[in-house]
Amino acid sequence: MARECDVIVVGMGPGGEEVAGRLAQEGLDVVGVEAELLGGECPYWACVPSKMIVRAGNVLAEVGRSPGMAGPARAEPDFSLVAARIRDEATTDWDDASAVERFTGKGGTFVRARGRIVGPGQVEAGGETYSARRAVVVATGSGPMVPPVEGLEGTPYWTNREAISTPEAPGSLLVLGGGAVGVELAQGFSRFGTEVTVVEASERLVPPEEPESAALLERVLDAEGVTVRTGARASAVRHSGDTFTLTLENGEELSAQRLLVATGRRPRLKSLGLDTLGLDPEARALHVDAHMRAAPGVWAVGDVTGEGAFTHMAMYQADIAVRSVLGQEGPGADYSAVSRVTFTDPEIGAVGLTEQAARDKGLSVRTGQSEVPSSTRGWIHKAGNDGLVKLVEDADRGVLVGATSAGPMGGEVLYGLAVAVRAAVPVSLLRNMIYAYPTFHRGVLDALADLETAAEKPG
Ligand SMILES: Cc1cc2nc3c(=O)[nH]c(=O)nc-3n(C[C@H](O)[C@H](O)[C@H](O)COP(=O)(O)OP(=O)(O)OC[C@H]3O[C@@H](n4cnc5c(N)ncnc54)[C@H](O)[C@@H]3O)c2cc1C
Ligand SMILES: NC(=O)c1ccc[n+]([C@@H]2O[C@H](COP(=O)([O-])OP(=O)(O)OC[C@H]3O[C@@H](n4cnc5c(N)ncnc54)[C@H](O)[C@@H]3O)[C@@H](O)[C@H]2O)c1
Repeated sequence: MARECDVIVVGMGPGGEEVAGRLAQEGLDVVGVEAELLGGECPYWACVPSKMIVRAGNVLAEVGRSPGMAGPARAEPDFSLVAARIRDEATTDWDDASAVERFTGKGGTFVRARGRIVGPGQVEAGGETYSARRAVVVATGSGPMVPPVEGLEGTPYWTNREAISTPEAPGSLLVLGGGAVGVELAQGFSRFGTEVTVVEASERLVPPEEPESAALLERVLDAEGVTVRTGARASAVRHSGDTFTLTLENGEELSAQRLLVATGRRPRLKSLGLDTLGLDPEARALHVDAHMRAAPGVWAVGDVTGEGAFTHMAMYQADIAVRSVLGQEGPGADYSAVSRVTFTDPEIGAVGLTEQAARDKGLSVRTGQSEVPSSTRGWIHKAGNDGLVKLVEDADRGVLVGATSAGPMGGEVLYGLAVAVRAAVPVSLLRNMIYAYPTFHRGVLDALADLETAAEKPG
C-alpha cells in the first residue's frame, strides 16, 4: 500500500528544501526525499564553503596590500583554519541533523533515500511507495559534468566536492574549466600558496560574461601568479604517484599534484523515472512553464530547470512553485534580470544581457563603461581597486537591458543595476539621480555619462 500525502519533493537542496518547508508550514502533508544531505550542494560543497575559501583568501590579499598604505604586514597562510571552518561552522562535519530537524519541525516527513518516480503522483524511495494527492516536485539539482578526456576516468581527480572538503591546500593544482567554480577556487587556493594553472577551452575565462570582465580577471590572476591558459583543450590525462599530467591538444603537457575538473554541471534527471510521466529523461533540462509546471501534477525548481545554476534562482523558482501548488495567484517567472556574481577578487557582478547577447537579440545597443580606478572611491581604495562598470542600453527604449559591475564589492554594487534592468528604469532618470560620494556605485554615474557620449556620437 502506498503511503498517501499531499506533496512529494524529490531532492532537498536549496530549491526543494524551500518548497517542502513552506508547503509543510502551510499545513500540507509533505514528504521530502533526499539521497544525501538535506540542504543539497550549496551549504555542504558549493556556495557557502567556497565563499569561506574566498573570504580567507581575500583577507590574505588585503594583508598583502598593506605595505604602501598602512605599513608592513605579514600573514602566514594556513589553510587548515579554512578547512576547520568549513568542517565545523559551515557543514558540522557534513551532518544535516539540524536541517532535518528544521524541516520535520515544520511538520514535514523526511525520507533519506534516492527517489524514483514510478508513475503520475507516485514516487518510490527507500523501499516504500509514496502517493501524492496534489504535487510531485522535482528538485534534484545538478552534478559535475566530466568531459570524456582520455585517461581521466579512474584517476583521483577532484570535483568541487573534494576541493571543498580537502584538509589542506595542494602544492600545485590544475583547474580544468575557467567558469565560476574554476576561477573562484583557482584564486582561493593560489592565495594559500598553491601553484595553480587554469585550462579553459574557450578563448576567455567566464565565457558567458562580458569580454572586459574576462580580460580583467585574466590580468588580475596573472598578476597574482595564477597561470591561465585559454583556448586550450585537454586531450589526455595521466596520473601516477602524486602527479597528474594533462596533455593539451597542441601536445603540450602540464603537471600538478591535483586536478580539479570544473567544466560545468548537468541536471540530475537520469534514472529519475521521468519517462513514466511522458517526459524525456535524456533532455538536458526539465522544461517548466512560468509557474514551474513540468507536466500535470509535476513541478520542478532549481538547477534541473536549466534556467541558471544559482541558489538564488532555485529559491526564486521555489517561491513561484509554492504559490502555484497552493493555487494562489501571482506573477510567473521573469528571467530578464538574472543577477549573477562570480566571487573572485575583484567580484564580477552581472545582470541581464551582455552586449553580445543584446546584439544577438537584434536590439539597438549602446554601451557605456567606467573604470573603478578612475573613480574617486577606486582611487582612494588604491591596491586591489581593479574593476569596471559596463552598461548595455536598448537605445530604442532608453532602458538598460544588462550591466556588469566588477571590482571590490562588485556583487553589492550590482543591486542598483539589477533594479534598473528589472524595472526598466529610464536611463534619463538614472542619469538624474543622486549617488552618494565617494562610493563604488558612483561608477555607474560615470558609465552613464559615457553612455550619453556614445549617444551623442554620430552613427
Ligand atoms: C563550487 C560551487 C560554488 C557555487 N557557488 C554558488 C554561489 O556562490 N552562489 C550561487 O547562487 N550558486 C552557487 N553555486 C550553484 C548552487 O550550488 C546551485 O545552483 C544550487 O545548489 C542548486 O540548488 P538545487 O536545489 O537546484 O540543487 P542541489 O543543491 O544540487 O540539490 C539537489 C539535491 O537533490 C538530491 N537528489 C538528487 N537526485 C535525487 C533523487 N533521485 N532522490 C533524492 N534526492 C536526490 C541531491 O542529493 C541534492 O541534495 C555553486 C556551485 C558550485 C558547484
Ligand atoms: N558564484 C556563483 O554564483 C557560482 C559559483 C560557482 C558555480 N556556480 C554555478 O555552477 C555552475 C557550474 O559552474 P562551473 O564553473 O563548473 O561551470 P561553467 O559552465 O560556468 O564553466 C565551465 C567552463 O569549463 C569550460 N570547459 C568545458 N569543457 C572543457 C574542457 N574539456 N576543457 C577545458 N575547459 C572546458 C567551459 O568553456 C566553461 O568556461 C555555473 O553555471 C554557475 O551557475 C555559481
